[in-house]
Amino acid sequence: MEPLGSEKAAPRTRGLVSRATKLSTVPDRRAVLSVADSPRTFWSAPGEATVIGSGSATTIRADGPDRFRAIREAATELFSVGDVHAGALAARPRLFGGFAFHDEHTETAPWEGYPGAKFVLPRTQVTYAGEEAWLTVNGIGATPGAVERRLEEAADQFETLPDPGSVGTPPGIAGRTRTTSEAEWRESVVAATDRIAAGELRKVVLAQALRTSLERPLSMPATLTRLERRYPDCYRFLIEPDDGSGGFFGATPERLVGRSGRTVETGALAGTTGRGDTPEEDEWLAAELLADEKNVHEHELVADAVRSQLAPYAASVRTGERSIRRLATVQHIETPITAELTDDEHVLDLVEALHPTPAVGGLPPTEALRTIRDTEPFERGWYAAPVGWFDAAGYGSFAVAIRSALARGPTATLFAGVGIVEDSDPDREWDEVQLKYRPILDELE
Ligand SMILES: C=C(O[C@H]1C=CC=C(C(=O)O)[C@@H]1O)C(=O)O
Repeated sequence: MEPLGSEKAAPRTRGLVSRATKLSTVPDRRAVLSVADSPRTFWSAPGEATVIGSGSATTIRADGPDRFRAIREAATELFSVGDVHAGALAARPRLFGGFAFHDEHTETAPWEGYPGAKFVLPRTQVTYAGEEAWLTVNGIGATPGAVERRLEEAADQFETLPDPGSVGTPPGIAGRTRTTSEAEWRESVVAATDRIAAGELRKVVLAQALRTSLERPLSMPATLTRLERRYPDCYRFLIEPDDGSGGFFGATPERLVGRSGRTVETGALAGTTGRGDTPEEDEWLAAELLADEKNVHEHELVADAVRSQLAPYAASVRTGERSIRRLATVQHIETPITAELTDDEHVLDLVEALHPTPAVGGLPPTEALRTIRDTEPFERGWYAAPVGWFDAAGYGSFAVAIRSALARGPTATLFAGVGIVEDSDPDREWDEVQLKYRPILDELE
C-alpha cells in the first residue's frame, strides 16, 4: 500500500492529518490484529475504549532520565500543527507506548527495539467504543485527499474481514531457563531484609525473569484474546518493536494513573495471596490477607507514597476503602486514590511523578533502585514500567507493566516480582513470584 505522505501533487500540511469514520460493522478484534501491520499496538482497559493500532504514522523515542519530558515535548510539537477530524472523541489520534523501568536503560537483549521511551502514532487505529467501532487514519505531511482515500480502503478492508476461526491452543513450552536459582534468591532476599533491619531501606521489590522456548510460534492475536477472557478487568496491552519481531505484552491489574479533565485516578496495589479452591476458601484467604501485618504494611507504604507523590499537583486527594482485588490466579490488597489537579498537568508529568511506585520499586526510591540494579541478574527493560496512551490534550491512561512478557521469535521471557519488607520470608516470596508468572504462563503452556 502506498505510504501516506508520498503523494507529490496536492498540497500537504506540515503536520498531522487525521480522519475517522464509524465502521458499519464491528470487526472481530482478533481478525483486526491478525491483519494489522507492524508495529502493532493494543490497549484494552476497564471502562475505556479498546484500541488496536496498525503500523506507524510516526514514532517518537527518547532515552535517559529526561525521557518523560522529551516525549511530552515531541508530542506537543506533533499535535501542534494538525488537520484533525475525529468524528467522535474515542476516535481521536493518540500515542501508544511506554517507558523503560530504569533511567539508565540500554537496548541489550532481549530488549532490542525498546528504547528508554517509545510512542507510536498508529497509521491506522481501530477503536471499540461501547457498541461502535471507529476507524482512524493518521498521516504526517500527507494530503487530506490521500488520508481520506486510505480511510475508505481501510474501512472496506475492516468491514469485510474473514471470520478468524477458533482461538486455538497455546504454543506449548519446550524449555525454561530461570535467571535466579532458589539459592541465589534466598541470598538476595536475606541481604535485602538485613539492610531493611539495619535501617538502610524500608522496602524493595525484587524480581526474576523466566525465559521459555516455545514449541510453536506464539500467536499474539490469540494470546491477547485468551488474556481478555481470563482477565477482563485488567489492563491488557501490546507494544511491538518497529519490525514486529515479537512484542511486549501483558494483562496487568495495576493502574499507574489516568487523567481526564482535572480528575486523576490512581491507587495502591500491593500485598498478595493465592486463590482458594472454593468461594469459602477464597474468602478465608482474603480475610487473612487483610489482617496480615506484613502485607498491610507493604501495602500502606505504597498508598502513602502515591499520595505524597501526587500532592504537589493536587488541589485535593481522596483515598477510597482498602479492599480485595480478586484475579484468576491471585488476590491483592487494593486502595483506590483519586485527586483533583490544581492545573492542567499533562498525564506524562503525573507518570513521571509516580513511577516507580513502591509496588514495583521500593523506599526510599533511590536506595531501592540501586538495590534492584545491584541484585537482579537481568535487564528489567520495560517490565514494571509505565505503558499506556495519551492524546493532544494531555489526557491519558497508564498501567504498570507487570504480569507481562517479551515475545521474540521462538522464545518468551516472563517477569515477576515481590515486595520485600523486614519480615519477608524468602521461600514464601519465591512461591509468590511463581504465582505471578501464572497469568502469562497459562497462555503459553
Ligand atoms: C511486582 C509485581 O507485583 C506488585 C503488584 C502487586 C502486588 C505485589 C506484591 O504483593 O508484592 C507487587 O508489589 C509483579 O507482579 O511482578
